[in-house]
Amino acid sequence: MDERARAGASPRTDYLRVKDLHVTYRTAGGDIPAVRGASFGLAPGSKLGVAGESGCGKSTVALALLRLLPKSARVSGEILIDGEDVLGMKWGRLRAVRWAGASVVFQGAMHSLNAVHRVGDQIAEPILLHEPRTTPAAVRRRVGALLEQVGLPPARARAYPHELSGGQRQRVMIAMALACEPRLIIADEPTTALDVMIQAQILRLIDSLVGDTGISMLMISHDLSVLADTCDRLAVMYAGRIVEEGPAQQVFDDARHPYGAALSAAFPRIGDPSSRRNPHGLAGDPPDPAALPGGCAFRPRCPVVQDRCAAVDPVLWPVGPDRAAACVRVPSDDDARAAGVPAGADAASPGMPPEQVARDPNGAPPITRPEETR
Ligand SMILES: Nc1ncnc2c1ncn2[C@@H]1O[C@H](COP(=O)(O)OP(=O)(O)OP(=O)(O)O)[C@@H](O)[C@H]1O
Repeated sequence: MDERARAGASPRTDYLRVKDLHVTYRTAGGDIPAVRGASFGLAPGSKLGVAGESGCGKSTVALALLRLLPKSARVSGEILIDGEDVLGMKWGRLRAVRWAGASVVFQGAMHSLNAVHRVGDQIAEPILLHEPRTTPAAVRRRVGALLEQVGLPPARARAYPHELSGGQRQRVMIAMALACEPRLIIADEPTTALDVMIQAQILRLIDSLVGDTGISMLMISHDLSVLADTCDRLAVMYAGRIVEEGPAQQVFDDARHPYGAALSAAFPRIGDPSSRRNPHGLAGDPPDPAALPGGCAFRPRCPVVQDRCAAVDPVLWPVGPDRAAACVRVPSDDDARAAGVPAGADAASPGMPPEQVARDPNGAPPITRPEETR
């Protein structure tokens, strides 16, 4: 098996590939490193969930993918959508990629929809932007069909946002996202503001749309249960970094990183409230990104912290078939083989080298990275 497969990386046919993404917000109070070297891939038709506590950088990653970040954000790394370099893209091309290549469903539809325009006109907007010659009758038909696709009567096109319930508004947002038949939908907390019953309906809707159309989806949520239930793969973020990545059920049931384990223990399986292993959650708060502790950023909260965690800021490396984690306690596959322990086994490994050999999950050559304390 090659390095990429061991690292949990997606194959080269990934529709979306993100490599070593860094985003720093420049503020009057100083720089805020919101995303620190995130790498992941998304194969066509697959669903990746990005989980983590508030402030870990999930929305920043989502916004970066289509260059929707504020001007204060400094971005580096590589973002490829269908092989095209988003960060280097000319404005005209970027406009074409937005909506048609990839579109975003944001949380809180009330704030995302324009209160003074009928929802049908808002769904029509991206269609007309991309196909300005479409006749009014054809646009009307298309808007009606999109509304039906998301479970709303076409006549609701004439409604204003305030005339719709929260769930209906979110359906309108999804119809808008589908308007130009994108191959990727980025859903940032698409159900957060909704009650539990409506949440389940919207998730089922998203699931069926993605399944029916072969669209890829990146879904962001703080709720690991929802992501484990909806997505094929999970990436867990902590303090701007992906600390664990792998098949969704494996990460949920048997996380390798202590943060992934703590996060999944705090959530029950969908439909089985008694399955929550630690209802009290994880003690302490995530660090202020502007004042990260040296070494591993999870160190102050980690239940299994060791002395060496102060000196090493680990990056993702392969820890078993199709999985990756960033913790010095979890030996990489190569280290495990050298030490004679099963690949991916959790161990305070005697074979763990003092320096971290990080393998880029998207296939770049191995990078030797001591990552000493700043
Ligand atoms: N425009 C901005 N200017 C300065 N700092 C920002 C800006 N947007 C986000 N941040 C900071 O960047 C970090 C990551 O924020 P982000 O919103 O990406 O996290 P998140 O995981 O999506 O959180 P949430 O779940 O609360 O939305 C946080 O510390 C946040 O305060």
